[in-house]
Amino acid sequence: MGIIVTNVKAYIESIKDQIDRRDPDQKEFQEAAFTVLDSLAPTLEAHPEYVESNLLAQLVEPERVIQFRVPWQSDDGKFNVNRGFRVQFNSAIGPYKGGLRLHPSVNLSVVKFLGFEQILKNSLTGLPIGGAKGGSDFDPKGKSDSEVMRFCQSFMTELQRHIGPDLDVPAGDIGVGGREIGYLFGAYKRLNGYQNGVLTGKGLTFGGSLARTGATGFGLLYYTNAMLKAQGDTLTGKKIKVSGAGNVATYAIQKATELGAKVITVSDSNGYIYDPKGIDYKVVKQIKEVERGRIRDYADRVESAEYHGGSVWDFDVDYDIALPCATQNEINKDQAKLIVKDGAKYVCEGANMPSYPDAIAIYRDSNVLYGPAKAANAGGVAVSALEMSQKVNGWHGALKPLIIDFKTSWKISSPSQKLLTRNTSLIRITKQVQTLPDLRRLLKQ
Ligand SMILES: NC(=O)C1=CN([C@@H]2O[C@H](COP(=O)(O)OP(=O)(O)OC[C@H]3O[C@@H](n4cnc5c(N)ncnc54)[C@H](OP(=O)(O)O)[C@@H]3O)[C@@H](O)[C@H]2O)C=CC1
Ligand SMILES: O=C(O)CCC(=O)C(=O)O
Repeated sequence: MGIIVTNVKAYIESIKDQIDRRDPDQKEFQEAAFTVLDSLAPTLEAHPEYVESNLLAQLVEPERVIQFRVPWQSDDGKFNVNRGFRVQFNSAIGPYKGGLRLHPSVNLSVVKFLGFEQILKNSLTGLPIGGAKGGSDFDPKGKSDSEVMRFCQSFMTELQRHIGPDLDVPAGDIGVGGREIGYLFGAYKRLNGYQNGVLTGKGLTFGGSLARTGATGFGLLYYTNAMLKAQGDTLTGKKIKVSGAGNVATYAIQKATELGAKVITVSDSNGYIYDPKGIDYKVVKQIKEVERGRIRDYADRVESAEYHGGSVWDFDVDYDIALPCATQNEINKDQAKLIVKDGAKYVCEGANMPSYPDAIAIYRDSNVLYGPAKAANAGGVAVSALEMSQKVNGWHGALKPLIIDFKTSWKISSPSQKLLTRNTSLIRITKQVQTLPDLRRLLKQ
């Protein structure tokens, strides 16, 4: 046994060395990969055949990395060039699936870390979807609709040759919501004809799922609720800190409020709002989704709210639950210590990899219950898989009752039970509904 353990540890270290040798500058990818590798010793001890076949070397190497030029013209006539990426990480269990991110910080390391996390998250849903991620260092902030449209059209002109309903199905992520998916879908359609299943997160009038917009934030709260229930605890009256003010944060705040908790913060990359009376998600929606404004505008509209610059994780106030919903590495070791000091007992991750490894160690050492992103934010991609199953033109309207049924099936007690029921519900829909008469039959049941 001792010899096997030594071999396993040496094997893991050799994979880490290989990553470091090949891509020494990919800090985010290293962080994501090393965290997973460091957790795998018990699995490898139980399965020496994985070491024999050098499985980990395959796990950490993307099947395909696509990088391309994205030229586009701004409203002032200037020519700009951004860099586009799609990392098709792993298709062992299904077509590549994962979002597209538009943010100035996007580079190969960021897209690889996100793609790597996506493989594990997607397989955890139990659904047949592989892992991928993509995006560009284009910054949609402050751009006109026409500029965003021209960028998306140029981006898709290249990406379209690498994706397809059974090959790779992108969706949204930071900076990519309904508007961008619409432009991308239009550009794809123009080049390839109408293929409903090539993107998810589409508008409801052209094949989108009723549940997708809120799915990641809602799923995060169903997960958190289940975690509390497993402890004999409840969300009622709990004070929650949320970071971010985008898609995930907004719907997390909505569902937390509906489930009886009080969310006291919301933030963006400039600062945060503290509202001791509870954040009003309808005001956040108006500012972020309708006006595309900044979160500081909230304080001008709600009397009980204060706006402060800086990170919400440096703000010292007592609360019960931390829900980071902004971006990677937003919580460092000192901020994790503050979470503990402020009395929070639960951290559930809406964002991908929001906690540094040494922050996670603080949660663990302080008995803070921790819901990692790969499980806690999987609701979005799970509903994307449902949207993928709506490939046949015209079905999306008729599928609404099933989607509502699918949503209610989430509201059950333990995480494993929830995952099981969610998957059973999805599998029931996708297996039974192969043709329109099948759908009619199912709806009559
Ligand atoms: N959309 C989805 O379905 C899913 C998203 N996720 C993850 O959730 C997170 C949020 O995504 P989503 O809500 O879709 O993105 P959005 O673009 O809708 O919102 C992102 C929010 O995070 C803030 N933010 C971004 N970068 C930073 C930063 N460096 N520091 C502080 N705040 C920042 C943004 O503020 P600002 O406007 O100032 O940039 C904005 O409020 C990401 O980690 C994403 O990968 C995970 C699963 C699914
Ligand atoms: O819905 C999808 O396909 C992608 C969601 C996503 O990017 C994520 O889970 O991080």
